[in-house]
Amino acid sequence: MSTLLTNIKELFQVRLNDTPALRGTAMDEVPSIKNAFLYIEEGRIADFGSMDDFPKHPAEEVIDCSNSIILPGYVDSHTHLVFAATRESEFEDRINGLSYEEIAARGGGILNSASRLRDMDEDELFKNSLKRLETVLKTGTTTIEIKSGYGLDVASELKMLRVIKRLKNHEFVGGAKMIIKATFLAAHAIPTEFKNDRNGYIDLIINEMLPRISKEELADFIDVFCEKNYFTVDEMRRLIVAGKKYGLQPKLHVNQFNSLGAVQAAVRAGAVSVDHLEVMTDEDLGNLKSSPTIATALPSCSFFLGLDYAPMKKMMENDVAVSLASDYNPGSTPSGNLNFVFALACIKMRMTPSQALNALSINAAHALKLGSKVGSIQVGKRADLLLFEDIESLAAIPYHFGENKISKVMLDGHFM
Ligand SMILES: N=CN[C@@H](CCC(=O)O)C(=O)O
Ligand SMILES: [Zn+2]
Repeated sequence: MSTLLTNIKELFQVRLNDTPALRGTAMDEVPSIKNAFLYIEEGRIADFGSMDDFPKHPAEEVIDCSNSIILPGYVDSHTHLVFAATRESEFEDRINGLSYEEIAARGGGILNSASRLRDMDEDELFKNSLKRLETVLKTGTTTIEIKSGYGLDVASELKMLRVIKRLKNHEFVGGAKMIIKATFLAAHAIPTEFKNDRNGYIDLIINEMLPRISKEELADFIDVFCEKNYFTVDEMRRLIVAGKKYGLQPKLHVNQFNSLGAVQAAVRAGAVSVDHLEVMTDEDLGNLKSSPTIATALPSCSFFLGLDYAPMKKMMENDVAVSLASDYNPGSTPSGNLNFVFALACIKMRMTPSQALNALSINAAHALKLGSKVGSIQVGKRADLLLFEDIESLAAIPYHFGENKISKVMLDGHFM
């Protein structure tokens, strides 16, 4: 199958070669071509350029895009999209004055989600997770990471990861599949049955869950929620070492409410990314400076919980490679809409539209070790594209916050 898109008003994020994670002033620019063409063969970008040098590719399908700007699909590198139930009652509790931490201390929060998930069978969990996946695809997410972490026992963590595997294999229109990466996050909270034996739970993760997950090839990364009342820095280190034995690279929840030294430990362990970072000390910043670990901010979580926003400007000024993700989950971020993340990044974190797009595309791809597959318009990369009709500039996307301006999504060469 071949498709030719012609007369594209502006084609953004065009790159000739693989690009390392962008940092510093390299974040300021998104290369683009006005009045462009884009040629797609078998789901891959085969050629692109200016209509002035149009090579007249013979294509089965030719589409005039004179009214559209085109971007590569968004990459969401941090979600908890597989869950059993929403948590509106906690939302109301917070409106009435309780904090996220207070709700968790009363048995709500992650433990609430775990008890609902344990009761749901795999097929139903798959069905309702697929609905959410279809929704985020419509709002432009074409590559996604999904975590376990609401099972907290062997059977339920495996159930979550099997659902993620089924989502990976799900065929959308034309047989197109989304690129999905799975992260094992059993260290998300200490389950009630282990509340007086945290070491017993960590042993269970290491000795029982990890070997089974590895045998069934259910995960790509390992994650730990390193936070007061959850997991300590030492426990995180132990889990990282255990995960690496099974080939799982760490992507970690750190500095959401407290700076505990987790950033330094994560960078030293070679973490692919550190995520959240609402609370950052100068020392944390110094540890991330020029390191290969990507700093992922989750502004929708700050918005929903009323937390500080991760200091993206400061991090960019310090040559930290930054990315943006949704954190879609039922407790702290019940939205997987990356257009809203785009808007918050600009409005609340003072990122320019170009910086925010780089953080949602190339750098987000690097936060999933997918820098050579997705995240830019480059020959050989997946034809995962977003078409925006009737807007004139990149800035119009975050400017129209709360709206989905995407008119068409192409996944693996197929229009959805
Ligand atoms: N902070 C830890 N995990 C999730 C929230 C989990 C929940 O509240 O269900 C997050 O990234 O925000
Ligand atoms: Zn999260």
